[in-house]
Amino acid sequence: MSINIAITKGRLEQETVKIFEKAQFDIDELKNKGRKLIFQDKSNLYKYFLVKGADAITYVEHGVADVGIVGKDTLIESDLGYYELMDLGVGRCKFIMASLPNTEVLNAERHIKIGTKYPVVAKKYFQSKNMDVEIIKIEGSVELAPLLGLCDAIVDIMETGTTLKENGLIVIDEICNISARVIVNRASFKLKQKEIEDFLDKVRKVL
Ligand SMILES: Nc1ncnc2c1ncn2[C@@H]1O[C@H](COP(=O)(O)OP(=O)(O)OP(=O)(O)O)[C@@H](O)[C@H]1O
Ligand SMILES: O=P(O)(O)OC[C@H]1O[C@H](OP(=O)(O)OP(=O)(O)O)[C@H](O)[C@@H]1O
Repeated sequence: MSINIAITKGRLEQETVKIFEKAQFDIDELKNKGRKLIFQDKSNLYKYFLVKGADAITYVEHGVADVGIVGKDTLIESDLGYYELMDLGVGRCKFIMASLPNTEVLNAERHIKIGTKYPVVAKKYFQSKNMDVEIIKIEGSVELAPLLGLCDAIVDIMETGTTLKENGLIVIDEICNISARVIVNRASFKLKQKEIEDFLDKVRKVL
């Protein structure tokens, strides 16, 4: 039986291609893909398709994909039903809380607004600090929001720290580490156990 693999497109796609190449999967078509979104491996063992991270989780949940490659950030944000079976150790970054210097956020007595692409993560984080904050959902360029006064601080991903630095923001707190994970549909893990374990073994060997 072949395995359907949902790969998060963008940064994680590039890292996944490198790993799959080392594992000697047939990914030539995926490497030179143009605008195509679905690829069949010549061996017929694997079928790959490219989607946004949150959609990769949806495809895995519904069993349309047996396996998904998704960032831990996206997994924490939409914690649903699947098995998380492997840390690929790529796509490493951190969730951080950041603001302009001299902004009181933690311990502030006033009404605090937080801009973020990750409302669930931000809410959980401030709940753990016993703080009731207003969350403002932003789709991208999150670092801009405190500069323009939309919010007091942001919860976002930091990799090199360049985006924060170039926009004059500082890290107030590190929330947790992030990396790409392999998730598996629960029913597929039973029905295609051998195929999925073979896939995981091949990947594990090259990490
Ligand atoms: N510097 C980084 N910024 C954002 N995500 C990163 C970074 N480094 C690794 N990642 C991981 O890559 C995943 C995909 O991020 P990417 O920016 O490619 O897509 P995206 O967040 O959906 O952005 P877009 O909406 O621009 O496609 C993230 O979920 C995260 O796990
Ligand atoms: O610490 P750095 O290495 O600078 O990386 C962090 C930046 O990368 C991501 O943005 P992305 O490039 O995905 O663009 P976006 O703002 O449109 O989400 C993230 O949201 C930060 O803005």
